[in-house]
Amino acid sequence: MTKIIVRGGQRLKGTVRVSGAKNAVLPILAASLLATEGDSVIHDVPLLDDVMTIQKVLASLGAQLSYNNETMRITAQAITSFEAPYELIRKMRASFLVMGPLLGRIGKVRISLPGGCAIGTRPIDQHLKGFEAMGAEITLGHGFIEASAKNRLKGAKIYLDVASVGATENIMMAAALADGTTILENAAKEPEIVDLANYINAMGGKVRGAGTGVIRIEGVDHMYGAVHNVIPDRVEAGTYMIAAAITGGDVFVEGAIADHLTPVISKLQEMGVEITESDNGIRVQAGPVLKSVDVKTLPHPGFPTDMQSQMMALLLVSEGTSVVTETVFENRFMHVDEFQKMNAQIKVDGRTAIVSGGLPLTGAKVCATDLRAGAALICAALRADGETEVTGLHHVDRGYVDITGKLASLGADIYRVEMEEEHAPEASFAREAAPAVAVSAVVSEVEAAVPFKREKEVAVLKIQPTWA
Ligand SMILES: CC(=O)N[C@H]1[C@@H](OP(=O)(O)OP(=O)(O)OC[C@H]2O[C@@H](n3ccc(=O)[nH]c3=O)[C@H](O)[C@@H]2O)O[C@H](CO)[C@@H](O)[C@@H]1O
Ligand SMILES: C=C(OP(=O)(O)O)C(=O)O
Repeated sequence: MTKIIVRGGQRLKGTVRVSGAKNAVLPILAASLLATEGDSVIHDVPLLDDVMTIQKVLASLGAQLSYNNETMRITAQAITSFEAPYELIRKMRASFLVMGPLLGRIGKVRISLPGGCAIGTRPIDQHLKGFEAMGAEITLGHGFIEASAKNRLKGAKIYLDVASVGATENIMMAAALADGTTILENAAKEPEIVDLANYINAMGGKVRGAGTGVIRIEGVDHMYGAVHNVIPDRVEAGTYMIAAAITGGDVFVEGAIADHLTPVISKLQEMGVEITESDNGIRVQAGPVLKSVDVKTLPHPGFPTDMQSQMMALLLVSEGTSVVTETVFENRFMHVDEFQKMNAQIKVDGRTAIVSGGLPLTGAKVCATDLRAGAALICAALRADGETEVTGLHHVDRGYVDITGKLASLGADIYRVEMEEEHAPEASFAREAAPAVAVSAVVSEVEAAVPFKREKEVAVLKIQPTWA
């Protein structure tokens, strides 16, 4: 069984570099499908399982991709399939983001209902509502969605009932190649939406207002490949800020953008953590005593749900009682049972958790129930007495580049144990402190799994838009 072993008690010190944002790079790679000419070159692409998954999805649709040294090159001139493979879509919710670009570009798509972290029911009604408003016909059955547009999608006025990140992204991408202007109201405002809009605009698209509640997308006839740098991962940055604070450490989180982390910074300051913002990162200095605070998750610019479990780990070691309210997902307290194995006292009532802080955490065998829960358990383990063994690492590998290597470089007593028998093809590559050679090994493994269509073949198989 693959596991991370942590012996708590080390005070973290030093500098940790933040990787490119998972939640920005996934829609950006999906948006590359919109380019009918030219290559896209995306820099700061983190080596994550989710990135490998979207890479396979794009390759299965006809895109040609190569990855080296955190740069992904994508050619999507020929789309050769409109069907996204079930095996890939079920693994990761963000793979559903190919629906918008495919509908916008070729007017046809067949895709299974998406998978992803088990943190709630996670419907996709708002995505579909947007596509239908733009003229797509949608049918659902046997776990699949089929959508087609007889004519090019038409710009529309769309009001989202919930400010969904994924729906905002999917609709933005579909609308980029639509006929006319789409006005998206109650849009999500996350920094990843802005990053996607910047990339779409660099590709020749016309998106205005990203980062506000109303986004205007003027459809264009053609889009082309573009060069883009992905924003730093604010959730990864926030996780290292918590890791620093929970150990009473002094850590510079290099690359972290303070504007993207305002609610996390504010809560840490309320707890008594010293935060110094600078142009190239954030310094976190913490003393041994922290004050309890209440936390309520909300869409951006509120406190991010993706930081809720890590913040709960920190509240466990602060003085007093804290109330954590999760308003974004209805089932995102699965980490509570695991924390309790480490001597935590938490009571959950619906979407509220009452955290009694100040009790000593003790090492235990725990399992990551989702991506951020895994990171939170590692944070708690850094402070706990004795040894903690964290399993369920396939979740953590979806979203953190070399978490053990990065924490070890800050002085944590942490290592990863890879067991031979669990090495399924997709999880087999050496992720921790992967040298350049391992990166190319990963890429060739992906290429072997998804053979690229060569140019000649592409010319034969190329799918024309439904209205061509
Ligand atoms: C790859 C990615 O970027 N993932 C992030 C994205 O997920 P994701 O895009 O899936 O999250 P959404 O913003 O869509 O979900 C927010 C809420 O809206 C609801 N909803 C969503 C769509 C829909 O059609 N109908 C509906 O009711 C969801 O059930 C949830 O309660 O934003 C979440 C909220 O910040 C983050 O936790 C995820 O890390
Ligand atoms: C919930 C997350 O990811 P996803 O939406 O891909 O499941 C996350 O990044 O914390």
